[in-house]
Amino acid sequence: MLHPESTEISFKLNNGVSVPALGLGTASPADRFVDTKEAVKAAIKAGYRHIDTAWCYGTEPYIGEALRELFQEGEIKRSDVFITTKVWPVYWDKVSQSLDESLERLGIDYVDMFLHHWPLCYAKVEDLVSGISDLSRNPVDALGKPIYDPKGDWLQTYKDMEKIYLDPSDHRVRSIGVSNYPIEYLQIVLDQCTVKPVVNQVEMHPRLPQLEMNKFCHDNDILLTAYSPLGSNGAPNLKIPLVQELSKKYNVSANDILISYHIRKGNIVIPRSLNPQRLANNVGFVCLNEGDLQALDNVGKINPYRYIDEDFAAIVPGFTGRDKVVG
Ligand SMILES: NC(=O)C1=CN([C@@H]2O[C@H](COP(=O)(O)OP(=O)(O)OC[C@H]3O[C@@H](n4cnc5c(N)ncnc54)[C@H](OP(=O)(O)O)[C@@H]3O)[C@@H](O)[C@H]2O)C=CC1
Ligand SMILES: O=C1O[C@H](CO)[C@@H](O)[C@@H]1O
Repeated sequence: MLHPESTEISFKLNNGVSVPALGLGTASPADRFVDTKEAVKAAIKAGYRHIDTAWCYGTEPYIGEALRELFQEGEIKRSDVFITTKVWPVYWDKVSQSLDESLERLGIDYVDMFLHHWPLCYAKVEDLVSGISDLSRNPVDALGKPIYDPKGDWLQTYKDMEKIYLDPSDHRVRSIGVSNYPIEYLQIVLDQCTVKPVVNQVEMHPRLPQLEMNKFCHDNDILLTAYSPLGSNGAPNLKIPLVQELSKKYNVSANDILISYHIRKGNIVIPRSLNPQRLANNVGFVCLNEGDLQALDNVGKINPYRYIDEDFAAIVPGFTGRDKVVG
C-alpha cells in the first residue's frame, strides 16, 4: 500500500490551526549554528514545512537568514511554513519582549506556535559573552546550582502568553502551548487559565513512551510534540534492537520507524539533522501496525530513559537531574 511521506501529513490543533506532523528541530550545537541556515534550506527543499526553534537555541538568526533567502528565491512564502518558537525561563516575566526578540531574529511578524519552554523561573544574570540578549541562559551559583527567581511564578508566564493570544489587536502568535509540563501542571492550566494549550512538547520516543501523558493530552484535545525522538546527540535510539528489527520487517530505515512511531499515534515530531542528505531521506512514513506500536511502547514501559534531564529541570515533577534514569 502507498503511504504519504511524513512531510505530507498534518494535524489540526485544538484552535483549528493546521500543523505539519513533521518539523525540523534546530537545537544545534553552538559550533554548528552557521550550518543551521543550510539545514533549514535543505529541509524546505526536501518538503519540510515546519521549523521548531527557541529564543534560547541561538539559532533564530540563522533560521531567519534561511527564510529570507527562501522567500526571495520564491521557494516558499511565509504562509507555507509553520514556525514554532519558545519563551525561555530567564524571560518568565518578559514574555512580550522575548517574542519580539524572536520575531526580529527570525525576520517574520508572527509565529504559528509560541510555547512556554519550561515551567520554572530563572533569575536574570548578566552574561555579556555567551549569553542571549546579554543574559545567562542557565544561571548558576558558585557551586554550579541553578539560580531560580524567588519571585518567579511559572503560571504567570502562560497567563502572559494568553494575553497576547487573546488580544484582538495583537497578531504575533497563531497558537500557544507548553513544553516540559507534567500532567499536574497541565491540570493547573486547564483549571486556572482560559486558553487550552494546543500542544505539550516533551521528550518522547520508545525509551520514554509517555503513555500516561499521551492519554491525558489526547483526552483533553492537546497534541504532543515529541522532542529528541532519535535520542538526541548521536541518535542512540537508532540502535534499539526492536527498531532495527522493525526496519528490516517494513524495509525502511530505522529513522523512519522512530519518526512514524509518533505520527502514527497522532503526535507531532521534530527530529534534528544538519546533514542535507539525511534531511532528504528522513521523510519516509510507515504505517506501523498496533502490535508493533505497543511493542515499541514496551521498550520504555519497563525501563524508561530520559536523555534530556538537565540539573535545572530537577525542580519540575518527573525530572531528576542530569543523565539520571527515571523510574
Ligand atoms: N522543548 C524542549 O525542551 C526541547 C526541545 N527540543 C527540540 O527537539 C529537537 C530534536 O531533538 P534533539 O535533542 O535535537 O535530537 P534528535 O533526537 O532529533 O537527534 C539529533 C541527532 O540525530 C542525528 N541524526 C539525525 N538524523 C539521523 C539519521 N538519519 N541517522 C543518524 N543520525 C541522525 C543528528 O546528527 P546530524 O545533524 O549529523 O544528522 C543529531 O546528532 C531539537 O532540535 C529541538 O528543536 C530538544 C530538546 C528539548
Ligand atoms: O530545548 C532545549 O534544548 C536543550 C537541550 O538540547 C534543553 O535545555 C532545552 O530544553
